[in-house]
Amino acid sequence: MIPRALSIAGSASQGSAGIQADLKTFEELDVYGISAVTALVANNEVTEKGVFTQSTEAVEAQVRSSMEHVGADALKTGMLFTDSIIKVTAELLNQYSNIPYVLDPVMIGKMGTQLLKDEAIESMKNELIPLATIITPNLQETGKLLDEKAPETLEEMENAVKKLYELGADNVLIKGGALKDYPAVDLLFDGEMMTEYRSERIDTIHTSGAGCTYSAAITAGLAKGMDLENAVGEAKRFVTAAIRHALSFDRGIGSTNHAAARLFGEK
Ligand SMILES: Nc1ncnc2c1ncn2[C@@H]1O[C@H](COP(=O)(O)OP(=O)(O)OP(=O)(O)O)[C@@H](O)[C@H]1O
Ligand SMILES: Cc1ncc(COP(=O)(O)O)c(N)n1
Repeated sequence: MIPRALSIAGSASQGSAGIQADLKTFEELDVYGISAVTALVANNEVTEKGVFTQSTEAVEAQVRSSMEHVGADALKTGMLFTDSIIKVTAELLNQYSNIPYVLDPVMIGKMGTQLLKDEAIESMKNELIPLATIITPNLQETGKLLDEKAPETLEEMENAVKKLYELGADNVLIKGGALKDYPAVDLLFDGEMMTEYRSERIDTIHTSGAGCTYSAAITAGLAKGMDLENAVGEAKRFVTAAIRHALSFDRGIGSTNHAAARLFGEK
């Protein structure tokens, strides 16, 4: 049977991030994707409005129907937006506790759109994070989850990853994409061991969707039965290729190129 993965996330109509990034990434990595859409985001850098939330009933129905009909070998959550969607997602994921679960704590998009309401952070911490096999915050999300300033150095990232581990996920991966004057370095902590994933920093602004693509590639690796360290290593190569060959559409921030690893032989 083909490996399968479920993404519960928002729709990013410009195609770079969210459900679109997840499904493209699953497909590139030979994983059959199923999805539950939590909100429709119709923004770009100019129009920042345009978030249309789905009801909790719609989210639940999508998860139940796709899981009953197809099933999944790994699960991922991205943009969840409201406290009530987080709560219904936690209830559902509690029923699939034997399946690896990647939680990308999406809060603010690269184009500045708020993708998680402030009042929903507490339930993300209390109800969802303890269910996760791995959480993948960027620096800003790390600061928000810890209620302190975002890490600005590698040393601060090392301290923060240990503190985040106390929130109850099995593993924490902090992404240092926004770390100034460093290569693109990410830190994985499993409660005992710290593993560093490093790539050269690519000089581009067209990184919309990088975080979603990275966590979707980790999910795909877990769906294929890889151990977590390898899944993160493969995903790091995949997202680096996607950033190296990023797409500009001649208007503001362009997109991560989800097909780059295949198109440019960098798998
Ligand atoms: N300019 C870059 N060159 C190479 N790798 C990068 C670059 N920017 C980000 N990365 C890598 O891409 C992955 C996604 O990280 P990033 O920090 O961009 O997450 P994000 O969730 O997209 O953050 P943001 O809030 O900026 O959207 C990480 O592996 C990170 O190290
Ligand atoms: C629906 C949705 N989900 C997630 C992101 C974050 O992606 P990024 O921070 O890489 O732009 C986004 N922009 N839109």
